[in-house]
Amino acid sequence: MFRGIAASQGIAIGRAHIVKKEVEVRGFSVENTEKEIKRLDKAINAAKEEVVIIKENSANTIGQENAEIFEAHLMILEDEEFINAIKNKINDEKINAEYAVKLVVDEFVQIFLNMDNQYFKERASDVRDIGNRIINILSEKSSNSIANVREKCIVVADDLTPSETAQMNKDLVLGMATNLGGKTSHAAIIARTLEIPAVLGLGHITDNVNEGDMLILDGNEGVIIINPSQEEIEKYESIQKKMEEEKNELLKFRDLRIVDKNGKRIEVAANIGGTSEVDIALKYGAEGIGLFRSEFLYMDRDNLPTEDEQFEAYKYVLERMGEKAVIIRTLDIGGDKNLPYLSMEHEQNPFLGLRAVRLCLARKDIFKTQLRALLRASVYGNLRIMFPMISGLEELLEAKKILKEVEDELRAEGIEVGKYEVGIMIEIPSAAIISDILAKEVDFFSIGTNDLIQYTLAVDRMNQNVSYLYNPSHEAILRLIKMVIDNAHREGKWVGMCGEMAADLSMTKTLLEMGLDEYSVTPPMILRVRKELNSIL
Ligand SMILES: C=C(OP(=O)(O)O)C(=O)O
Ligand SMILES: [Mg+2]
Repeated sequence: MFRGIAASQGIAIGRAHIVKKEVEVRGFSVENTEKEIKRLDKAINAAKEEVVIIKENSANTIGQENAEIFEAHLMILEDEEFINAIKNKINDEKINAEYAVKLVVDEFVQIFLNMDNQYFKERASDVRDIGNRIINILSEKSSNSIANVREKCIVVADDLTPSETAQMNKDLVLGMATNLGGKTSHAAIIARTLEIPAVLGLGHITDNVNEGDMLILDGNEGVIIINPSQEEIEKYESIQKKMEEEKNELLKFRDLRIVDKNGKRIEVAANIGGTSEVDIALKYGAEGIGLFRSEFLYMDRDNLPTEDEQFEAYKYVLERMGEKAVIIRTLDIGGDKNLPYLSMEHEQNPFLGLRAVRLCLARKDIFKTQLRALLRASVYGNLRIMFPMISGLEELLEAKKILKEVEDELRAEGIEVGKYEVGIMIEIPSAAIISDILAKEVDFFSIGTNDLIQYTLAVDRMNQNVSYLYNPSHEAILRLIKMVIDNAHREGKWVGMCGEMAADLSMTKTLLEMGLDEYSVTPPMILRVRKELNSIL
């Protein structure tokens, strides 16, 4: 049994197909370097044409946004530093084009892998992918053995590039297992989008599996079993069957809308961490985005995202969701979420420290950039801006003041600002207790139980030793939630919940009876919550 990263949910049972992608490249010296450079130019053009076609085709299978990955491939093919490095190798070392490509790609890959940055580490596979494509064209071999899969199999590989994953035939590739790769690698993102179960980062799986071995791949737990017993196969077949039945059964709730006995619509929305999750949210019938954790746009990189980068991301989500509401939470960094490039002082109690809106009020430059991007995007959909970690009225008023300033600045610049709502997370007990006062200043509340529970019960949400005390149904928590809902309703404001408690099916009924207006959960939980609500009402 091997353990790796559970990168895409589901169970696959089938024969291993080992994909070896190392293209063997022979190096030899050449006299006519000009001829090699011409061959190289031709191959690069042909590679570009291939990538454009893959990009267009994959837009239909993996969605426009994920297909943009191939835009990055085109950029590499147009990168002068990369291409000149290959040409210089041909000229200086008088070697054949294939070999020069291999040497330069190896150098670039090494540079990326040595970087102390997950994003660049994961880009190494993009460069390798492009290198193999050029070499295959130069040596007139058909590219990518993965596209040649003819039978149902579980693909086992050292690493899978984005284009290989996107070219996978979902009917034949039952699952994927790789030595390398992380949860945020493009291969993982695409596997999740295509719903191909995947276990990545297994270390040495390719050394331990032989072509044709029987495998069980458990994408829920991140486990691979090689040549399992009949008993194990039966156990996993029954899990697989159950998951399939459950999924099919749940689909009938996709378009169902829940209305309570008073005629009030109860919405089930999605929590997302990035733009690529919007399509999955829609697929599972999200009635809106109840929480977009914008801090993920700031992570896995070396510098702050620019106003334009953020604007593009927010605009994309708003446009994709159409008329449906999109709650974008402003930067919630600090606590356990760090930005290595923001040199923040070491704190004894980071969860009680300079995090979220406190940090934004201290670093107005960062805050204003995000608010500008949000307001510029507001004309593209139904935007709701939400401030995290509000503890008192002053903080809320200060955040709103800055928002107003930004809006005035934009208007003075002649930039259009659309309609939008403003709300706050209720995740600190003090905010819950004065929710009657705060309700007058906002359009909505969203209860963040993940933090509300830890702060109310003094239980670190990440500490195993006290996890037995982390109890969503503690009477103190229930009273706070009820108080928040009542106070908001008294002011005619609505209340959602985006903490994990919203996805706890044992609490669905209690929350409904308290008058909760919206449940926001991870996309795969949407239909389960809706089914539960339907069975109650
Ligand atoms: C939704 C919440 O925010 P996060 O989990 O990102 O802290 C919460 O605290 O409940
Ligand atoms: Mg929180």
